Amino acid sequence: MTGVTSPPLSLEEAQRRLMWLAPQLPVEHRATAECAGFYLAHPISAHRAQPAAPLSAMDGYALRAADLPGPWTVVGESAAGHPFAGTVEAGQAVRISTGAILPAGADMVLLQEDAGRQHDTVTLTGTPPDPTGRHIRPAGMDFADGAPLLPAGLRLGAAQIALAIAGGHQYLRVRRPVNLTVIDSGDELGRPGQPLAPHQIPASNGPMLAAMAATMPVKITRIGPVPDDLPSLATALEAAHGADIVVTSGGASVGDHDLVRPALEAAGATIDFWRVAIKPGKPLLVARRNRPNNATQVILGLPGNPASAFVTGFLFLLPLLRAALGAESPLPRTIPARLAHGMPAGGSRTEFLRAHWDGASVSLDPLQDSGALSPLARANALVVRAARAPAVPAGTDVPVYLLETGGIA
Ligand SMILES: Nc1nc2c(c(=O)[nH]1)N[C@H]1C(S)=C(S)[C@@H](COP(=O)(O)OP(=O)(O)OC[C@H]3O[C@@H](n4cnc5c(N)ncnc54)[C@H](O)[C@@H]3O)O[C@H]1N2
Ligand code: MOO
Repeated sequence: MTGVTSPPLSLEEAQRRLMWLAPQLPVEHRATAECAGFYLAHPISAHRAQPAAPLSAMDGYALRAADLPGPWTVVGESAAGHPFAGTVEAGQAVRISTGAILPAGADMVLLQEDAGRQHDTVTLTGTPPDPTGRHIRPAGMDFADGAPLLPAGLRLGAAQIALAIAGGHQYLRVRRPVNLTVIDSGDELGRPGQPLAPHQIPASNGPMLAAMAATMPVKITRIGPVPDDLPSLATALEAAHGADIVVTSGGASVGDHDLVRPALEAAGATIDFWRVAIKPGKPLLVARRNRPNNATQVILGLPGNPASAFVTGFLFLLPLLRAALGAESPLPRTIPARLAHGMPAGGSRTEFLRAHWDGASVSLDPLQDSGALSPLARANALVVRAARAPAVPAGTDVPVYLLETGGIA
């Protein structure tokens, strides 16, 4: 373990260690349409070609380019789902609609806008006609039968689900949802709906962390607020025994009432590391303990200050959940963004400054106190300021995590 006297870890080292600890959840078959937000456990290939036969991309007439400039006799129709059964012969045309199979014998589609029709006769009106093949989607244009479709570790969003379905996959192999327990702890925390005395505040970290995790396939159990005493924390940790991952907030620092670390040790957990050189979020604690089924439970002790809990939730909890779900790239990624104003020099820790990005430039919130929630609620970005970074002028590109996308590019 990184002990109480050890210096805080760097962000990179702490994230590396945590990713290594991520539980490997069992793989299950899940209906593809129910897989949004899951990560593919195995690569998939196409079980069919798309399209399976050449299709028209436009409404018009299927005919033979050699017969240009026409006229043609319409001998039938090919509609989407209703192919033309015959073959297009010299001088013949088949009425065709978008998505319909190009009939045998035809090698071009004359656009409806470039054609005149009188009874069964079609004439060319457009000049010049579009090149042969222009409005035809060849068989296998999107993917050939057997072609690789999606790699393992990829997050399944709307387009990936559509592609898997089109490729003939009714079921996909993904890791099962994570069982996550979220614990609020602190004597000052009121219960939801309870009238609050001035020494009390509503427990907002638990709902916030649950909302962050709820963007992923996670089954969430919430416990607390738990009082700051060892027996109460022991009861809460016992209740959380079945979870894959436990996240606490508060009680992670060095005060007399910061009991998460001793409570974890009393519950038989091994502390992997404590404290990371980041601001906010320094007192982050990572531990693990064995579960009855021999799997390992990972426990994240996040600092109690709301901005600290959010930033460590973003930098550690969400990546841990992604890694457990089988993500190929679980860590968030920054993009460069132009500063709207100058930024002072950094301190001894890497900082994550609440900021707003308007699509052109990024502005830091004037209130950066880690106890404040309003700047967090206004922010859609975190600006990263490296430890001991020099002051920089307006217009400088700085690394930024975009919060709306979870920092996943
Ligand atoms: N002497 C030192 N004091 C502190 C240090 C230090 O190194 N030396 N570190 C500071 C830093 S940095 C942080 S961050 C905080 C973290 O403290 P804890 O994790 O022990 O959190 P608490 O003291 O329990 O609470 C801090 C703050 O957050 C509020 N809180 C806690 N839980 C919740 C919740 N579920 N919902 C909403 N708000 C919550 C709590 O009321 C406090 O205001 O320690 C510094 N101190
Ligand atoms: O590191 Mo603490 O999280 O600043 O307030």
